[in-house]
Amino acid sequence: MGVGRRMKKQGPPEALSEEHFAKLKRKAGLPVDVPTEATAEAPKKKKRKTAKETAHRKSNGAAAAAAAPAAVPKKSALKSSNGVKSAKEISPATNGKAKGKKAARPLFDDMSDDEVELGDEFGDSDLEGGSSGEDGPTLGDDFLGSDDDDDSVVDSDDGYSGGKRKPMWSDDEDESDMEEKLTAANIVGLSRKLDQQMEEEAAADKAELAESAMQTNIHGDKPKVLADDDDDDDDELAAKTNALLAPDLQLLRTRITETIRVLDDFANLHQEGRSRAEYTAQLLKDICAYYGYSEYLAEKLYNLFTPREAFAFFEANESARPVVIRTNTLRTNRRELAQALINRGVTLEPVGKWSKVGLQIFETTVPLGATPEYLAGHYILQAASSFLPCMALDPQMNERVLDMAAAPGGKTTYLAAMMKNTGFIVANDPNKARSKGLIGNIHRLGASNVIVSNYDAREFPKPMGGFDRVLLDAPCSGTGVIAKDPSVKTNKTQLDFMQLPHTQKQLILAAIDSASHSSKTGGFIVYSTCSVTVEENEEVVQYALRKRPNVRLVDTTIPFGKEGFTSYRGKKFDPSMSLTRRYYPHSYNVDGFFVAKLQKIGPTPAKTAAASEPRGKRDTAPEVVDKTPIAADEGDEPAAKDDDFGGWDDEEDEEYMEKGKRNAMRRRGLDPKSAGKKKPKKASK
Ligand SMILES: C[S@@+](CC[C@H](N)C(=O)[O-])C[C@H]1O[C@@H](n2cnc3c(N)ncnc32)[C@H](O)[C@@H]1O
Repeated sequence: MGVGRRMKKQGPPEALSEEHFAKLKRKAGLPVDVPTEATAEAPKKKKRKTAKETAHRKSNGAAAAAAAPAAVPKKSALKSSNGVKSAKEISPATNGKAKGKKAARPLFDDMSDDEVELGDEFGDSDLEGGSSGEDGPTLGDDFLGSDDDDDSVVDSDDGYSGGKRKPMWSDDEDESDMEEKLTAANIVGLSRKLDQQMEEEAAADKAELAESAMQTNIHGDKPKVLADDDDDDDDELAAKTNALLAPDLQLLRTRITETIRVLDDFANLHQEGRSRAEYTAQLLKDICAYYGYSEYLAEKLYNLFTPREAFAFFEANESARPVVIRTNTLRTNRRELAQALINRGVTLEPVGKWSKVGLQIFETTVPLGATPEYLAGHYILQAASSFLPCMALDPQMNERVLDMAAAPGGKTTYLAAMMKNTGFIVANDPNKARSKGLIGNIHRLGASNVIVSNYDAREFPKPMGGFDRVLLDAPCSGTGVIAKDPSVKTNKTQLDFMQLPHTQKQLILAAIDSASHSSKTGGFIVYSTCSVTVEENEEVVQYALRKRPNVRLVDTTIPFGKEGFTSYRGKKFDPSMSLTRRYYPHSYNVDGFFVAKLQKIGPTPAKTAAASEPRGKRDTAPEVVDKTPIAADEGDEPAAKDDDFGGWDDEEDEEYMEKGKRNAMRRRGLDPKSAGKKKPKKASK
C-alpha cells in the first residue's frame, strides 16, 4: 500500500485537551464525566483486569500476564461519586459481547515458558546497571543527541538474531487487532496513568476557576490590568509582580489571563483611554517574568499567534512532550516490540493512527535506554515530530538518498528502515562528535545501506550529487523544543535569527542542487526544522523558490499539521506555502516543527551543481542557467562546525551584520556610507 493511501486513513495526534484524556478513558473502557455514544460502546469492546489480578501480575510477571483479563464492568457499576474511579476501585463484572462473540485473549497466552524465563532473566536488576539510572527514560532523543555518548554499539550486520526468525515489516501488522491486544495488556497501567492525568487536569481547572473568580470579585466584569498612575494599590501590585527576585507568580498569572481576556474582547473590556498596544506590552512583560523568556524571543514567538494561542504555546513549553519510541522495522515489528516491553513493565500504546512504528510510553519500571531490546536495536527514543520529515520524504527502495544534517541519526535510521536497507543513504554531518552518535545508532539499529560523511553540507553537491531524495533537517534555533531545552528562552539573540536563516538558505540551495530532477522515482527535497519562527521556515523556503525556479512546493502527505504562513506581518509568501506544515506543542502535543516538501522539476542551474551529477545521470537537455544565482556572499567560508545550531564564525558574521546594517539603512532612506561617520556634535547654544 502506498504511503499516500495509508495516510488518508490516519488521523492527527491528539491536541492537549480534556477531550484527549476523556477519549483515552473511553478507549480503555473507563467512565468519563460526559456520557457519549462512544462511552457506551467502549466497555463492550475492551476488557480490563481487576486490581487483584494487577497485583498478581506485577508480582508474578508473565505468569500473571497469562491470566485472562476480567471483563469490563457496566458503566453504572463503575461510576463513583466524582465520576472517576481508579483502577483499584473497579470491581469485575462480566461482559456480554466478549462472552457472546469470542473470549478476549490475553496478550501473553501463547507465550511459551521459555519466553517468560527470558523476561525474568533480563529483569530489572540486570537493567539497573544501564546508563540511564533509575529515573526512567532519560536517554537521548534525536534532537539533543544524548545518544552521542552511546558507546553500547551492537554490530548487527547479521540482522535479527533472536532465535526463531520473526516477521520484519510492520506493514503486515493488523492495526486494530494490535491496538486491542495492547490496550488489554496495558489496561491497568493506562488506567492509572489516565486517572493521574485526570486528577492533575481537575486540579488545574479548579485553580483556573478560582483565579478567574478572584478576578471577577475584585474587578467586576471589566478586568483592571493596567495600572493608573495615581493608584496606590496598583503600585503595590506592580511592586510585587515586577520585583526582580521574587515576582508573585500567582498574581502574574492572573494578570496574564485577564489581559488575554481583554485582548480577546477589546471593545468591551478595555480600560478607558488604554490602547491595545499597552495591553500587549504589559502581557509580554508578564510573559517574560512568568516564563523566563528574553523580551526579544517572547515577542517573536508571541507574534506567531493570537494572544490566547500564544498563552497556550508558552504553557505547553513548560511541560515535556510524551516519551515516544520508534520501532526499528529492520529488526522487529511494533507488535513484538510492544509485547516484549510490556513484559518488562512498560506501559505503552501506539502513538496514533498516523504512524505504524511509534509507541508512546506512559510508564516504565526499566530504563528505556538499557533494555535488551534497546541494545539489540529494536527501537530508538525519538520524538514523534521527528517522524514527520521522514514520512514526507517517503524514500523508496533502491533509491539514492542524502541526509544532509544527519547526526545523531534518528531520521537516517528511519529512512534506512523505510528503504528496507536497499539503495543507499549518504548521512552527512560536519560535527564529528555528533557523528559518533550517528555511527553508533546506524550500527545498533542495523542500517546497512548508510555511508557517513563529514562535510559542511553547503559543499554539496560538489562531493556528490544526483540524489533521488534529499533530507535537510536543518540546524536551527530550537524554538520548537523549548520544553526540552529551556536555555533557548534566553540564549537566542537577534543575531541568531539573522545568522541561522543565512546558513539555512545556503543549505537549502545546496539540497536542491544535490537532487536529481531526472530521477525516475523522486527528485524530492524535504526541508525541516525544530523551530517555529518564520525566518527559519517560510522565509527560507521562499528564498529557495526565488533562487531556484526549478523547484515547486508539493504536498507533504502528512495527514495533520497547520498550514504554513502565506503572509506574515506584511510579508507575502508564495500561495503554495500553504502546502508546508507547522506543528506546535499546544496543538498536537508534539515538539514544534516545520516541514516543507519540494520537487525539482527542471535541471540544476549550470553554474552550481550540474557538473557533479553522476555520469550517466546527467540530463541531455540543454542546461538552464539560473538567472538568480546564489548571492555573492553565499560562497563564503562555512560557519564553525562545532555548533549544533549552525556554528559561528566571527568574521563572516561581522561582515554579514555589516551588510544587514547597510541594507537596513538603505531601506530607511539613509546613506550606508555615513554608518561609520561620527554624529555631528550638537551646536552649542
Ligand atoms: C537538528 S540536528 C539534526 C538531527 C538529525 N537529522 C536527526 O534526526 O537525528 C541539526 C544538525 O545539523 C548539523 N549542522 C550544523 N551545521 C551544519 C552544516 N553547515 N552542514 C550540515 N550539517 C550541519 C548539526 O551538527 C546537527 O547535527
